[in-house]
Amino acid sequence: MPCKVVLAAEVATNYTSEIKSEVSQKPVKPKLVGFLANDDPYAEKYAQSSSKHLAEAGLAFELRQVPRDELENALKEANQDPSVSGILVYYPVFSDERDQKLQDMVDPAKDVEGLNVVYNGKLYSNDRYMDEDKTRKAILPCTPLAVVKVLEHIGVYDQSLPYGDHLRGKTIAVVNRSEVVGRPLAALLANDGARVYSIDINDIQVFERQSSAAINSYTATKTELKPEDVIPQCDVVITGVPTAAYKMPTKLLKPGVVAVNFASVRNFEPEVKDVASIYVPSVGKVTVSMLQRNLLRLFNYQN
Ligand SMILES: NC(=O)C1=CN([C@@H]2O[C@H](COP(=O)(O)OP(=O)(O)OC[C@H]3O[C@@H](n4cnc5c(N)ncnc54)[C@H](O)[C@@H]3O)[C@@H](O)[C@H]2O)C=CC1
Ligand SMILES: Nc1nc(=O)c2c([nH]1)NC[C@@H]1CN(c3ccc(C(=O)N[C@@H](CCC(=O)O)C(=O)O)cc3)C=[N+]21
Repeated sequence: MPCKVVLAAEVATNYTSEIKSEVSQKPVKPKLVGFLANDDPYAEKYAQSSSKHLAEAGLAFELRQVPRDELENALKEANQDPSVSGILVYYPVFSDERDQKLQDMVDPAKDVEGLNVVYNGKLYSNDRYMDEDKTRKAILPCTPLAVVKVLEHIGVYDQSLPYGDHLRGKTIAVVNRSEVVGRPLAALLANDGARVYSIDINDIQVFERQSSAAINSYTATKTELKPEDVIPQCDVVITGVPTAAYKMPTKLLKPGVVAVNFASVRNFEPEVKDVASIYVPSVGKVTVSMLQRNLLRLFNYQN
């Protein structure tokens, strides 16, 4: 069976018109401020891409380049500035526990990436709402959410199964366990019923929901298995390794696998198309759509 290549732009168009029409009804333009404090060329690319797409949707964007030691003060100021509707910090900044501190400094009311402890806690415990009456949704991080939207679009989510169980029976690998993408993504997929191998450079953990558990959230367990043991079992393989030299060995992939890459470099070999049923080479454009959606949602809650 030939491999279908699904481009992120195709998935993103599902959201573009909806976002545009909502923005056109706003009396003031919601504004996103992005803080760039690293020299990651892909973060800059993302900033440019967001700037362009936000403008197209009628949203305002301002990029602030600040030295990383001044980021805390810059965030405090933006938290208090009523003209700022949303805040995003490009990660990694320090690549250590200081990044978590930065995530928590962003006012939850303005946190378009949903990375502060309030939203993070909700994600990991599978609680989608901010209030008892379920009128306000918790913000989900843009890239993990983008990957979920891609998987929904290509039919990996089985909508005939009960809500919260759409990935039942699926085995999924997520190669990357960063706090901003890989770990929250693995948690979201496990909370939707999948068995997830969270593969990092140092170890592999299995994220899985205990169906008997009173609280409907996953548990993570370390395994001694290696990528060569687990990848051949996976129906879906999602990669996000930020090094160009890294390649997922095609020979490990199960025939008919769904292969999704969110890294800014290609983690799959060109031969992936000989084995996969569906290949998604990048998700960036969907990430930008989710960013716009989250910004609008926060703007609505603020007003
Ligand atoms: N398309 C999009 O929307 C987005 C793309 N990205 C891209 O995704 C990539 C990852 O971003 P972050 O998670 O923020 O980076 P990060 O540097 O914080 O994390 C990278 C993760 O990959 C793991 N890793 C490194 N080498 C590995 C290997 N050989 N095998 C298994 N795991 C390995 C690391 O241990 C770490 O968990 C980058 O290329 C970034 O530009 C990030 C966010 C959004
Ligand atoms: N807090 C945080 N959140 C992020 O989401 C984040 C980050 N930090 N740090 C940097 C990486 C990188 N990243 C990209 C997102 C979209 C495109 C994108 O839209 N790319 C277009 C191509 C761009 C072009 O045309 O050159 C595409 O995939 O089609 C690229 C890169 C988000 N990141």
